[in-house]
Amino acid sequence: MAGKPLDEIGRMDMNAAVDGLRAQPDDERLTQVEKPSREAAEAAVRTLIAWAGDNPQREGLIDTPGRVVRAYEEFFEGYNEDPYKELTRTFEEVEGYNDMVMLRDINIESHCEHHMVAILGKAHVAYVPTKKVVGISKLARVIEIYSKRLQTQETMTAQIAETINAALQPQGVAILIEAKHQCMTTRGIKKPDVATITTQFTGVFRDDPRMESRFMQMIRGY
Ligand SMILES: Nc1nc2c(ncn2[C@@H]2O[C@H](COP(=O)(O)OP(=O)(O)OP(=O)(O)O)[C@@H](O)[C@H]2O)c(=O)[nH]1
Ligand SMILES: [Zn+2]
Repeated sequence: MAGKPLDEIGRMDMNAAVDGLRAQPDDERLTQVEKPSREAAEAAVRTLIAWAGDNPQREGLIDTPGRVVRAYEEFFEGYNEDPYKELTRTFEEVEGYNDMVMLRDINIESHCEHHMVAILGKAHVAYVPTKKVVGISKLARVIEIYSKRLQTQETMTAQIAETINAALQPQGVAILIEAKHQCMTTRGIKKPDVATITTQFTGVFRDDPRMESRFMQMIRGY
């Protein structure tokens, strides 16, 4: 391969000064890592390009590390946000409503923590309020924050249910995520049609089979 040797192109320096935002303390595992500098992140992308077999210095690729690092800021912006904060503004004056509130077909774009490739799918989430009702967009925001991290589908599902449950203390929370993992569809076992489905139920959805089946039925279109 033409051009400079790899170690002149750039070395990953994990001890580089912290640059930018740190993870929020909603998960203590995240705060244990210092963020490398943007330069170190770009150098790592050059390493991966060379590992793929191409020349990071050729014209078409010269700006790619910067683009990839900016794309990572979007893919993983959930590390900079606190999902609990989204649920602090609640309304207590919803008169006479005592049934499930459901958001169906929320798009999910996440990345699997094993291969760092896309997980694409949909989430359906419902809760039965006690007193506190939250702005409906805030539920989608919680899902967005957890999905814009490196995830397993099970962890993401549990985190979303747990956060809504803890913040709103509702009668129950139900969540179902159906998603395709590109690590299974485009590589490895290569099963393009497989959807992975995860669910988590708390409170009335866990204890009352009729609530669980109403939730499942409403997902399919009541
Ligand atoms: N439980 C779970 N597994 C996942 C998720 N995303 C990816 N995986 C799996 O993580 C596993 C990682 O297995 P390894 O054997 O360590 O990695 P690998 O050699 O790349 O595995 P293959 O994908 O089978 O080629 C694979 O079985 C993936 O399908 C997820 O959200 N939840
Ligand atoms: Zn994977």
